[in-house]
Amino acid sequence: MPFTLNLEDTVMKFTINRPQVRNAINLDVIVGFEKLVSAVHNDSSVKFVVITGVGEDAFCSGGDLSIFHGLHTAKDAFPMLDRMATVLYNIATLPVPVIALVNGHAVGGGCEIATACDYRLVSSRAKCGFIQGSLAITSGWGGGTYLFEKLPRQDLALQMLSQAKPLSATAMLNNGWATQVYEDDKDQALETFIAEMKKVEASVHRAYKQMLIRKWTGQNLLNQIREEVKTCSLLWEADEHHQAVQKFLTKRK
Ligand SMILES: CC[C@H](C(=O)O)C(=O)SCCNC(=O)CCNC(=O)[C@H](O)C(C)(C)COP(=O)(O)OP(=O)(O)OC[C@H]1O[C@@H](n2cnc3c(N)ncnc32)[C@H](O)[C@@H]1OP(=O)(O)O
Repeated sequence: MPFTLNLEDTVMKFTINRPQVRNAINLDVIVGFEKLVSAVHNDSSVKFVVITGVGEDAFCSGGDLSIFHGLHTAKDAFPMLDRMATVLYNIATLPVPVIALVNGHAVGGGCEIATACDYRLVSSRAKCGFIQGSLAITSGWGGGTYLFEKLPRQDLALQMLSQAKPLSATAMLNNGWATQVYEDDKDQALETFIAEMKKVEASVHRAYKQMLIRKWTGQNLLNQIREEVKTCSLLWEADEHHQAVQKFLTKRK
């Protein structure tokens, strides 16, 4: 299974399970994310959502380049980008706190997924970055929009996107992206992080999340995300992008 979805004591946990490609996202995982959104909306007992990756190497390495490199034009790329951006917005606006348990590298779309979550608990071994620029595209699932919305400093957000390189967990804590950095066991880190919040009624968590969703609705965040998707799809068809992807896929072969 390319993902697992389990409810454990009011915590709905989604685990990307494609370790052979560093938990890269394919269509099956996108369908899994859509199942996650439906499951949470249909179960009022859910108090927290957690998104993580299997293993210790990667949280998520973004889109599966071996599949998505088959998309050549803007017209080809837009449906995938738009579908993932839509499900990511539906995850971001779930009525409960959403925690990215960043168990390893989170790069490209993987960094976008973590940024769409409310909290980011990051392994001290993880490197995280919006590396899309190194492939001659921008973020395309809404991650750039979430970053400008959530990072305390706009100059650091622009620098992260423009440098297009992975940063250490400590650097991501210092710039305000990581909520916490943990050293060892991710499950223990999660339990410790939610321990105090677990004592608070779910109705309170849901009310505060609605305040956040009202803010994003008021500023038409989804429209901003749709513009990001269009921009990424236009850059997608440039030769520079396809050459950069080909270079990655043929390395060390
Ligand atoms: C809008 C979002 C956007 C999009 O979908 O277009 C993106 O997400 S663009 C960004 C796409 N992602 C990347 O460019 C990241 C590529 N991967 C890496 O940089 C590294 O793999 C890293 C840092 C995640 C982990 O490095 P590590 O040295 O630990 O592993 P390897 O590089 O040796 O990879 C192991 C194995 O996995 C395959 N792999 C890794 N990432 C991907 C991926 N995103 N898509 C497909 N396959 C991936 C890699 O090719 C290796 O395969 P192998 O057959 O074992 O050589």
